Amino acid sequence: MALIEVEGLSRSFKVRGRPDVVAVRDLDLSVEAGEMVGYIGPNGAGKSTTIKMLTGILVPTSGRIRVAGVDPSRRRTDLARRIGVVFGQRTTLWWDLPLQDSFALLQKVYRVDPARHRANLAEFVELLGLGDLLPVPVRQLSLGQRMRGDIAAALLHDPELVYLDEPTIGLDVVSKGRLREFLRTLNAERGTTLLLTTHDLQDIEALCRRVVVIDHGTAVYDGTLAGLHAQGGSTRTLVVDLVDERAPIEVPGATVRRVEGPRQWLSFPADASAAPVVAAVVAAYAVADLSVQEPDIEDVIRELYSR
Ligand SMILES: Nc1ncnc2c1ncn2[C@@H]1O[C@H](COP(=O)(O)OP(=O)(O)OP(=O)(O)O)[C@@H](O)[C@H]1O
Repeated sequence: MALIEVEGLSRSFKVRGRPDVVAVRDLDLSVEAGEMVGYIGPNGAGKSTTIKMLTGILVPTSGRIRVAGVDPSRRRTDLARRIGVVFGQRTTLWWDLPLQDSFALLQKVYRVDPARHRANLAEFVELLGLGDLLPVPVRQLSLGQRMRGDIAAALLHDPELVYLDEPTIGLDVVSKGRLREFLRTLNAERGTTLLLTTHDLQDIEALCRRVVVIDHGTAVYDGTLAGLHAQGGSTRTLVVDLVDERAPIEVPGATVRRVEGPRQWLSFPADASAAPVVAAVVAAYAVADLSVQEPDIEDVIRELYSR
């Protein structure tokens, strides 16, 4: 049996003076143990509502959910011992307490075996670089430090399934990289199942072989990221700063979209390598600088619909 099984799931909200808002509509989803799935969609698509139903905080209007074989809203407390939740935008740590006190409290809350707690804590402190931060009150931590603390907190009770809602939001490139590396290790070494919502396509690229796109509460795509790019025909952009102003340059495999002084923007398929395009530009023109821009999730989804 799959770890997450959702069939015909719907949830609407009553709003005064307006028709009901249908946040999730007839959603089917099945996730096997050990998968890392990216759950993406535009703002208001229904991602948070789905995750709240999966954790049991919200009761569905209709449909069926099983997480680890149980109905989350009926068995919320039991399930809490088996899942972890990380919200990028808010902390589950105690704001005024040193980080280490939050960890100690969580051991009591989840009644984690003390030896197991010590072993997990030692491992996460090491992998997430939390050593110096343990005595620091959470409110004094930077966003990236707090995020690492939150991730450790969500994992101390050995959950087999972890929901991560925008875990890299607001982090710098180095912190994002470290966090992705940590999540990859967690999945590879412990087999922890991860369901990740994000607006950062690079999170998906680094972590998720499978992407589920939700829009208006319904899954509109379920497959690989490469497949999503191919289906949406999405493009990456090569920004070229030429030494001189020129008419649009000619480069095999790429198309000039915009010219502004010596700068030109070329688009090429997102699933193709940038290397041959860069090589062709450099071989034929005098170039001062180059950079590649990735499409963002909203672009990819927009392109999925414009087909
Ligand atoms: N408690 C509520 N009452 C009324 N409407 C709600 C409530 N919660 C969510 N909604 C509506 O349901 C829809 C889906 O919201 P949800 O928060 O699940 O989207 P999301 O995909 O998580 O969006 P974002 O990426 O912006 O976080 C939105 O139209 C939202 O306004």
